[in-house]
Amino acid sequence: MAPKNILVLNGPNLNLLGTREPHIYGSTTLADIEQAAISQAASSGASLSFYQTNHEGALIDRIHAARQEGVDAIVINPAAFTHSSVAVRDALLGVDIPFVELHVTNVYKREEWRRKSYFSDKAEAVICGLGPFGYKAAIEFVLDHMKERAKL
Ligand SMILES: O=C(O)[C@]1(O)C[C@H](CCCOc2ccccc2)[C@@H](O)[C@H](O)C1
Repeated sequence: MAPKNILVLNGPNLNLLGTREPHIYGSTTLADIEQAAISQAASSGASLSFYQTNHEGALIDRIHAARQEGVDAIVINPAAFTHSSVAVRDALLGVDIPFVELHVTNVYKREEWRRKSYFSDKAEAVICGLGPFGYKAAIEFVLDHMKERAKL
């Protein structure tokens, strides 16, 4: 059965998407991305929640809550926590919900230190460099991939 409940999480400073540094992060806002994602999921009969925070503990608490809510899959752009947060990694592993790691930029085309992720080795998939389309691709992957897994 395709997942019915998808949670999209965004880490620190992603609330600035589309408003600052457009030459790096593009001109699409997080609100634009959210609206498109909700419509995309709904067209497949899935529900989608969207959450952004600049606070590590709040992100961890939101991940914990996903377990109680019956979230089937998580799409997460951990932002700078990608490169630093064992705590957010542990929260994802602790709730045991499959997740896709997503970055709008190609982190391998940037500073060396951005190549280290605390999440990639546990992610179902890692998407980077597709800009806002990465969110569409991640949700499509989740919908298709989980449907296939349900058949196993
Ligand atoms: O490419 C991505 O999505 C990143 O997760 C974005 C993070 C930065 C999020 C901050 O986003 C901003 C957007 C507009 C203006 C300023 C920051 C960065 O630390 C990661 O290495 C890659």
